[in-house]
Amino acid sequence: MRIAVFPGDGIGAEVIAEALRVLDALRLPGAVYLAGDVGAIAYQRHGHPLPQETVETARNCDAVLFGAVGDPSCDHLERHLRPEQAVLGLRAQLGLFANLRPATMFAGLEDLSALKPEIARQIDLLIVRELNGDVYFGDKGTRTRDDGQREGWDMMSYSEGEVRRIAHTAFLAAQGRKGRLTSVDKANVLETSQLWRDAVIEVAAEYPDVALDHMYVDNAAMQLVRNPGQFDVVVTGNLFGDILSDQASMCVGSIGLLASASLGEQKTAHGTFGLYEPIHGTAPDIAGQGRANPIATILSAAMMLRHSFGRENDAMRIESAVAQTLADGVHGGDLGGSASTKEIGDAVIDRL
Ligand SMILES: NC(=O)C1=CN([C@@H]2O[C@H](COP(=O)(O)OP(=O)(O)OC[C@H]3O[C@@H](n4cnc5c(N)ncnc54)[C@H](O)[C@@H]3O)[C@@H](O)[C@H]2O)C=CC1
Ligand SMILES: CC(C)CC(=O)C(=O)O
Ligand SMILES: [Mg+2]
Repeated sequence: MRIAVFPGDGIGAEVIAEALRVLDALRLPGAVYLAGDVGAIAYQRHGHPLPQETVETARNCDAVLFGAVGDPSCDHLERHLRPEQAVLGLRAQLGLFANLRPATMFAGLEDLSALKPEIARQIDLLIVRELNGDVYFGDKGTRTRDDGQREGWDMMSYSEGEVRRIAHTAFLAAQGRKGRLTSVDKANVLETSQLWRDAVIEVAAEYPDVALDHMYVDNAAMQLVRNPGQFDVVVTGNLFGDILSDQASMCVGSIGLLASASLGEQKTAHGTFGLYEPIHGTAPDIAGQGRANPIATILSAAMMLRHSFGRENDAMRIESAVAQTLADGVHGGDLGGSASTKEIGDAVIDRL
């Protein structure tokens, strides 16, 4: 079991430390951890946010456990040197096109959701976000127009192949869950979305047991708050998925709870190569204070054991320990409690 560990910036190192302690407590046979620099810290040390050495370390492993990247001190840098490029670059260079972001209501947190408890209780959904395309990867630039005004552009584009590929991931996920798939787009306005919708409908013919529906993204954002229980699997593009998953996190209580797996086609001995990270960023406002909630990262480690190493039992042990920790009222500041990052890690380990 070779695991690359890239903590990154801000609270990245704090939450990764707790995930590593949880993995240690499982005494996984033959686990080897290889460290690597990404983000602002890599820029400071190597002059680039994603050194080639880091990419090679990832390639020599079965999985990457990733914290977060980004630092306000780098906001002045040219875009290609910004820390955030490290995570985009890794996802692209490692061919990780499918980003799975589950959002499930934990018992005992209903009153802490941004929604009414009886509505929050129904949340059990999976966002399948395409991760290698869309405006994040399209042609982009700025220029000064003839009238003297500066303008900027980011091209949104998707090929049919890219949509079909993520659609298959989402239909398969729906088959393994409640058999419902909602494809989210903006097909009333965007050409990319019309193509997206057509390609998803084409792929649907191969999955007659999955009930497919389509929703415009503005409505989806509203429905996520009004009636989240209607969603099982949601498939969408890079930008919409990024935004909707942050929104979903507050529906279950906090962004500090949502884990993710980024997968491609490369296989490992017992699963699929993947990168695992919390959906949140580096939280500069609380970094260095021991106040970050490590649960999203701990749950990402559980997803890693499941998807890259085929260790379902260990994944479930972590998930149960997290659920028990939350049910017992061990809450960090993001959930209105006072437990520190380390205390939450300790509580999960105690319950393993
Ligand atoms: N995958 C990645 O590496 C990502 C990096 N970023 C970067 O992170 C930096 C900060 O971005 P923001 O927009 O502020 O988003 P953010 O997710 O870092 O923080 C948003 C808010 O949520 C809180 N928060 C986030 N994670 C938390 C946790 N585990 N426990 C408790 N509270 C938590 C923060 O304190 C903040 O108030 C930027 O440089 C951004 O580009 C943002 C999102 C993802
Ligand atoms: C750097 C960002 C694109 C990362 C992000 O917000 C995300 O993947 O959720
Ligand atoms: Mg995001």
